[in-house]
Amino acid sequence: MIDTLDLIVIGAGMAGINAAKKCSKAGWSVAIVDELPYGGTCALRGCDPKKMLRAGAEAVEAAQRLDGKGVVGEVRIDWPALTKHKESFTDPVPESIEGGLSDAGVLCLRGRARFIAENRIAIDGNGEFAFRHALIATGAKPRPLDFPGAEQLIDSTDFLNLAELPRRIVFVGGGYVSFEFAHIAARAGAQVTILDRGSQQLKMFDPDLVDMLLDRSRLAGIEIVTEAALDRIEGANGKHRVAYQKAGENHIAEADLVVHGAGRVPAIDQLDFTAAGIEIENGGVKVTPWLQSPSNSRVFAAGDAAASPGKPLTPVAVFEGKIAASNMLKDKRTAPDYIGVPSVVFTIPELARVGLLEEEARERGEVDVSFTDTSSWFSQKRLGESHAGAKIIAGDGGQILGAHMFGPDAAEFINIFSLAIKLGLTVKQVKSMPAAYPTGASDIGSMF
Ligand SMILES: Cc1cc2nc3c(=O)[nH]c(=O)nc-3n(C[C@H](O)[C@H](O)[C@H](O)COP(=O)(O)OP(=O)(O)OC[C@H]3O[C@@H](n4cnc5c(N)ncnc54)[C@H](O)[C@@H]3O)c2cc1C
Ligand SMILES: NC(=O)c1ccc[n+]([C@@H]2O[C@H](COP(=O)([O-])OP(=O)(O)OC[C@H]3O[C@@H](n4cnc5c(N)ncnc54)[C@H](O)[C@@H]3O)[C@@H](O)[C@H]2O)c1
Repeated sequence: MIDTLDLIVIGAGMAGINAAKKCSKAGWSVAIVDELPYGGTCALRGCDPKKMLRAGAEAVEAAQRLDGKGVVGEVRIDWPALTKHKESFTDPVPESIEGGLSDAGVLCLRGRARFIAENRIAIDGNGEFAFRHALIATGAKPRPLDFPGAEQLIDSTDFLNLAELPRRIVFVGGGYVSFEFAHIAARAGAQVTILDRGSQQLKMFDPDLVDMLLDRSRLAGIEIVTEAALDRIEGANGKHRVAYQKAGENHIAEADLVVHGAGRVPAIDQLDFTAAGIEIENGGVKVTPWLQSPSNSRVFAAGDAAASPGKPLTPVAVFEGKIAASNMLKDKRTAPDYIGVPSVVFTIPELARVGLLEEEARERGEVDVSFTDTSSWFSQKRLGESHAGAKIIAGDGGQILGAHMFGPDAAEFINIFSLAIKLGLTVKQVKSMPAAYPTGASDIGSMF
């Protein structure tokens, strides 16, 4: 048992790490705890390992696109070797993160944490701690599904750790996880099906560009079944039969692997909020605009676990963690600014957005929308890419309100629009940007 800590952080992911370091550097006594190796979802089970695997898929895709255009010979993925490539990044992460926290003076603990009173916490294997402040940064977990056979699904973490890639893969749900993994698996030679219950997929993104992505995904060999109502999963031991209904008819998709891509929910059910008087909202930790629990003022929340207006994305977890820390340290009420946070679906090519959707912008008043099919432009022709597009939305005075892109490098140049929206730039100002030529960004001026 140690004296009362100034801050205990639950969860060593992006939100928790940033907050713990900031408060410790300011002179507070800080402990952080995680039940898993340090690093959280993004570095160990999400963004980074996914993009390491995607590098192999990009190489295959590039060779296939230029087949007959000067590139000859089959390029294929060696899955176990690609997995080692991924591990060359992920394996050193926990030690490096823990080292950085210890160097900053943070006490690093391992175990599952739960509240036992308004100002006390118990950590498996570590005893009990009293705190002046606690930050809940426990992230999210796959949404529990209750159809018969749901226990046969593997989750995104299991997928990223597969030793071998099975031949026939069904993804349940048509969101970020399914599209990104489906694009990798298809380039690795798997026969891939996405079953989504909705009529429109990836609702966070521009529907015209999502249509392009669906077309492009089918061209890559991915079968996409929309409005599929899942009944059950039968079978076992790598031989599954996924039963679903579409338009009143029964269907079966045979698979060697079925993957959960049907959403994630805040990981807070183990924390015993009743003991600490912490309220829940929309499945996450209820917070004020400045990320404090309204029912227990010692407690703050950030990242995927918080029911804040921020989307469950890494950049949001990072800045919410920092702002929660600053509000605790200075006893302030600063609300995060969520404007200009971009989001990308890392398919090949990728789909990106920042700012308002066309529908949201139109609801607010007069807007100018430029939608361009850029598939015939030099940037795509050079790569042999058949699908690309952009939609830029400007307000009455020319101020950029939203930018939506599908195509090679969309994930990189959406950041330019993020800055433009954050700084309140107009179309005229962005068009005046001199861009190196020939780069993807040099196309931006022609997208308006
Ligand atoms: C497959 C996948 C790909 C993704 N790709 C992207 C991407 O490309 N770009 C992007 O912006 N976002 C991406 N995301 C989302 C992003 O990873 C998350 O938004 C971000 O990691 C959330 O950070 P966090 O700090 O809130 O939580 P996390 O990083 O999830 O950290 C929470 C930590 O808390 C620990 N914990 C939970 N409960 C307890 C407990 N009771 N006691 C002790 N420890 C506990 C967990 O073990 C975990 O390590 C992806 C997510 C997934 C699943
Ligand atoms: N590139 C990125 O930034 C990235 C990548 C992966 C995950 N993430 C984060 O993780 C979160 C979760 O991602 P996700 O892909 O699991 O969820 P998602 O919320 O993006 O999509 C889930 C999809 O599954 C469908 N669905 C739900 N239940 C279903 C069922 N029973 N049968 C068929 N379809 C069903 C939904 O209609 C929806 O289309 C995202 O919201 C995102 O914030 C981000």
